[in-house]
Order: sequence, then C-alpha cells, then structure tokens
Amino acid sequence: MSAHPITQSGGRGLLDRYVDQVLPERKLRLATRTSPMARAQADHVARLLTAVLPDLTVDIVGIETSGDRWQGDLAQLGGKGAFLKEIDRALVTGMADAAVHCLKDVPGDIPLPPGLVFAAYLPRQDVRDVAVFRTGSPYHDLADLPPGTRVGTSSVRRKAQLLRWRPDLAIERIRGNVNSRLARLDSDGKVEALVLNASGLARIGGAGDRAVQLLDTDMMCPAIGAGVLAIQCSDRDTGIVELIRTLDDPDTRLHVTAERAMLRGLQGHCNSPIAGYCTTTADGQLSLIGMVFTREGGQFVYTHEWDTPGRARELGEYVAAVLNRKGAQDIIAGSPH
Ligand SMILES: NCc1[nH]cc(CCC(=O)O)c1CC(=O)O
Repeated sequence: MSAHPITQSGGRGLLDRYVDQVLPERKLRLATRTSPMARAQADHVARLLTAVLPDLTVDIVGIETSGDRWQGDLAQLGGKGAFLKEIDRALVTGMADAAVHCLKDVPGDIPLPPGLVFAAYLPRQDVRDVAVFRTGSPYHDLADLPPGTRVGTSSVRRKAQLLRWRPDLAIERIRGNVNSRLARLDSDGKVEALVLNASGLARIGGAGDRAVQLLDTDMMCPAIGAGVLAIQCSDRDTGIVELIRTLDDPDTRLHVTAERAMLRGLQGHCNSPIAGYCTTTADGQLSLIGMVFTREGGQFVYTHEWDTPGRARELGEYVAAVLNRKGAQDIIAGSPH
C-alpha cells in the first residue's frame, strides 16, 4: 500500500498548495447519478471534502445515465457500464472534476477509460443484504415465509442464493431505484418482501416502519464492491487527485483490489451471478470468498483462499482461476447478460 505523501509528510500546507494550482476558485464539480441514493452519496462526499478543505464549494452535477432511463430488463441493455458511460464522459471532457460511484455498479470486464482513476475508496459500509417486509406484513424473517411466497429482487446473485436456501420461494424481478422499489412493495402488493443492500437502504434514510431482517454473509454472500463508495477523477488533475486521496481507506482499497481482480478474472459485472467478499483476518491475512451460481441457484462453485495483504490482486486472480477450474465459465455462460 503506498503511503499518502500529502497527509503523512506534507501536511495540509502541501495539500493547499496543490489545490491552489488546480482549484484556485475552490470549487469542485462532483458528478453523480440522480437517484435519491446517489444524491445522498454525493452529499456525503461533499461533506467529507469540505471537512478537509473548509473553504471548498462543492457543486453537485446530477447526470441521468442510460441505465437510469432504461425501464426494461437490465440484461437487455447490452452495453455494460450503463450507469457509468455518461459520468465517465463528463470527467473525460472536463464537465466535472470528480464523480461518486457505488463500486458495485462498476463492471469488472471493461477497463476504466484511460486517464480516469479511483482516487479514493471510502471506508466500507455494511456489505450485508437485508430483507425488507411490506408495511403490515405479519413476517419479519424470510425463514418464516410460507412456501410459494413472492420475494422481490432484480439481482441474479440474490435470487440464486435465496433459492439455494429456500427453493420453495417465488423470486420476482423488481427494478427501479431503491425508493421506487420500496414504494411499490407497499402499493403493488405483489411481493411480501424485497432484498436490498443494507448500506444503500441506510443512505436513503432506512425502511421506515417496515420490518427489516439483516442477512448474514454466510447465507447471502455480498456482491463484489458492496457497500463501497468510490471517488473517481482524471489523473491529469494532480491537486484534485491529492485532495480526494485524503479520503481513501487503505484496508478497503486492499479488499476491493482482491474482489475486483477476482471479478476481472471471471469477466463478470454487477449483473453476473457472482459473489465475492474479502476481509482481513485477526492475524492480518486477507481472506477472499468467491462464488458463482447458476440462475436458479441449483448449482454453484465456491472457494475460500487467503494471502498476505501485499498480494491482494494475486489473491483475487487466484480465486478466479480456482473458480474457473471448477467450471465457473460454463455456469456464467448459462446465465445470459
Ligand atoms: N444496483 C443498485 C445499487 N448499487 C449499489 C447499491 C447498494 C449500495 C452499495 O452496495 O454500495 C444498490 C442498491 C441495492 O443493491 O440494493
């Protein structure tokens, strides 16, 4: 892990000097998607940046992506990175200085546009998924649902793991941003519960009066990059890079480096039936779990490997290689994206 030259040796003076060169007006344009969750994330990052540089003004630039506009099945959108393209373009063309992404939505099978870097990964928030029950539901635990009960999710990773555990549930596809999914949970009455990510739910202010069940990672292995906000900018803007780097969490960077190396090795993206979760063990090793599922959850391949923190990328590549040796590519090919 490289040290932060600015924060460790140079102190604020050096940061201020860099920022004077690149942000003389102390204004930073921060691009984000426009959903309530994305806006909350951008507000959070703006607060963190102004805590580093109190005289900074952050202008939030809302960008609607093709993924946001698409109402149909995400799988049919074809072009991967549908939630990123327009934001990448804003950075590359200089319409924005930095952007906030849920790392989970950044595909592993297409390279970042040249010149763009993730200058900070914020400390990982809750990686777990949660089940949210409709208002007035008599249930508060998925285990108690009667056979055939409908549960909503658009994620093949969640569907596969739910069905592995409860093959008798009826998993319904539900799309849209988290707010609209929650609204439909009550208004449609089609599903008894939804499965969402806990930190995403927290960012939009929680589930209100609905019952919420946290799902253990042993039962629901998270998506690669779950719960991590990544701040992206152009590598040309040294001052901006250094400013954003002050927000980077080195442990999170190690964990997502391993997870994303695994995702790349599997040529996967956020809609692939892939789960992966890297943590640091009590004795300081990196632990990485990788899983690839068939759509219906009937079959899966799994491995769990460890390595030293200096070998995060190699660990991810190794886990992908083990999964591929166990047949991951055939399983992924059976689930069109
Ligand atoms: N694809 C939408 C998306 N992207 C990131 C999150 C959750 C927040 C996160 O993992 O950072 C969500 C919503 C969800 O999965 O319920």
